[in-house]
Amino acid sequence: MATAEQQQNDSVEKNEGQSRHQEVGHKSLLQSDALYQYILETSHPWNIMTTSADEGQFLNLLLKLIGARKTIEIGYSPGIPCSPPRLPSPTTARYALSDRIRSNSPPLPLFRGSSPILAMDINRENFEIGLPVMEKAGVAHKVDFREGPGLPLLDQLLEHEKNLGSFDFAFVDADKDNYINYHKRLIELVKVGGVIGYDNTLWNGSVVAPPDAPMRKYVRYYRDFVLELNKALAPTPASRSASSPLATASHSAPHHLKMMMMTTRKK
Ligand SMILES: C[S@@+](CC[C@H](N)C(=O)[O-])C[C@H]1O[C@@H](n2cnc3c(N)ncnc32)[C@H](O)[C@@H]1O
Repeated sequence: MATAEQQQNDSVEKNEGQSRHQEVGHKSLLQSDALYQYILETSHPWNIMTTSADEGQFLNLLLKLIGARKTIEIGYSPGIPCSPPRLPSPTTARYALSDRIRSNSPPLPLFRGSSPILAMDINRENFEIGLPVMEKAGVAHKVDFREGPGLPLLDQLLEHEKNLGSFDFAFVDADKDNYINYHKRLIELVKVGGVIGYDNTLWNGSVVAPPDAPMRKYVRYYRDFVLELNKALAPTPASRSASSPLATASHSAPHHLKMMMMTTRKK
């Protein structure tokens, strides 16, 4: 006979195919579930991959505050475009670009001199979903897309002295089992005073769940890697870090964002 725990696990697995949107709730500032659902249904199905509107707005502001010019994102996905451009843009190149998308106005002066965001993703198709919207908004030239796994691409950057300590901002939102490996490389690439952001650092709340708690397979698989990263992000003499429960809506912080600022190169 199945134990209560097995039954719970079975039920978690049975629901695996159900809409993850329903499971995590809407992750935006929109007040109406119906409106959110409408946007999802009339947007691309990969919308679930994109960062939420409130997180996007926060990053956008942060990037302005630190005057970021050289930025990098690992796990770029469709970039800007899953939602209609007139709505708050929930996604990636949002930092430098979403103002332009929303208002159809020229980029803010702060970003006129900025380099294109170095956008890495193993999946070109994901990137291409967003391309037409980026083109329409006149910002496609602000995205330097590099297809491939993030680690070797970062290693290539590290081979050139001029890249060390040269990035103002990095955002990591790709394979969680490599978060710690991205971190080791990014602390060499991001400048003192620069910021590194990691998405999903509470990993659906699993970081505080008992190890034997029922959870989806993918949540369980990545949990220990996220825990390892969180330990590495604890403040040190070389860095400061802060977490923000952005995009949590009323749910268990599935998209918690953790930021780390480099304060010195000494480790
Ligand atoms: C959650 S989505 C990124 C969402 C995006 N940051 C946003 O806010 O719109 C994760 C992306 O990481 C990409 N990815 C997964 N493993 C990767 C790897 N090893 N290197 C680079 N990209 C990877 C996937 O193809 C996917 O497009």
